[in-house]
Amino acid sequence: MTTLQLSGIGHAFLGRTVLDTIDLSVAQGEIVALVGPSGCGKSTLAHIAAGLIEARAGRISHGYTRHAMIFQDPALIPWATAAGNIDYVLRMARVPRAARPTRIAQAAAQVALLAEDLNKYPVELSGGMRQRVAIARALAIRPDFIYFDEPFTALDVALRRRMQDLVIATCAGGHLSGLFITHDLSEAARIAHRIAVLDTHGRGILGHRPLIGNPCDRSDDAVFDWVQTATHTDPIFRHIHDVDERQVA
Ligand SMILES: Nc1ncnc2c1ncn2[C@@H]1O[C@H](COP(=O)(O)OP(=O)(O)OP(=O)(O)O)[C@@H](O)[C@H]1O
Repeated sequence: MTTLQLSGIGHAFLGRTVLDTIDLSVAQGEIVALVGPSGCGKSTLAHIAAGLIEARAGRISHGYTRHAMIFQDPALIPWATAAGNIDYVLRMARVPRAARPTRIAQAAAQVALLAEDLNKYPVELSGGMRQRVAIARALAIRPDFIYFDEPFTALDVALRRRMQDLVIATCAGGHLSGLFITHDLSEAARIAHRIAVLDTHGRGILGHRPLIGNPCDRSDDAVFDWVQTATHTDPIFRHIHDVDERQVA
């Protein structure tokens, strides 16, 4: 069953076309990684799908009931504690006051945040802790779909891996679906069931590549081998690093 369907999506900023006739779907329980070089329109597509930007063309249909977004920047409210940040989204979601402490504690436990961390303000937390709070905030509203927009790009390698493990464990139950934006093929191959590759100039999806098995059962060796084979032999991945603005800069 499809839970997100994007059909013929087109968009332009200031008269410049950034996405053209993009078709993409996500099935129930599926995590799709969307990869492509920097600037090809991945975030714009996710923002359109999530309703943050109105597309100039195309149709979007959602089968999910509630979505959350996790961005590269945790964007926590600086004057609220970690618990206060989670509480804020619960209030927005009209969760009754009496139910909120339990919901906060459950979400915190999912991302291994301690009670003492919950009482800290964002400035008192490390980058990884702040991102944990952002993930807890997303999980607290019990979404059945999550948009991940390069959530771990700013983190160091070890922390990034821990956060990926967290996402893999959270999604393992099969109740969550998601679109995971990344320009890191190894991250995509660890987390996703399927990888979709966006064209360099946002002119269509170049192709889809399924990954074998569930992310939670995938070994590091399997991920490494898959990435090596994909980058050396699969032409749709060839352009990913060719035109990466970050490498040119
Ligand atoms: N608000 C905006 N106004 C004007 N141009 C924009 C805006 N947002 C994005 N763009 C442009 O649209 C294009 C696609 O941007 P987008 O952020 O979607 O790409 P991306 O593939 O997610 O890149 P990255 O991997 O670097 O995050 C880029 O050329 C970007 O400069």
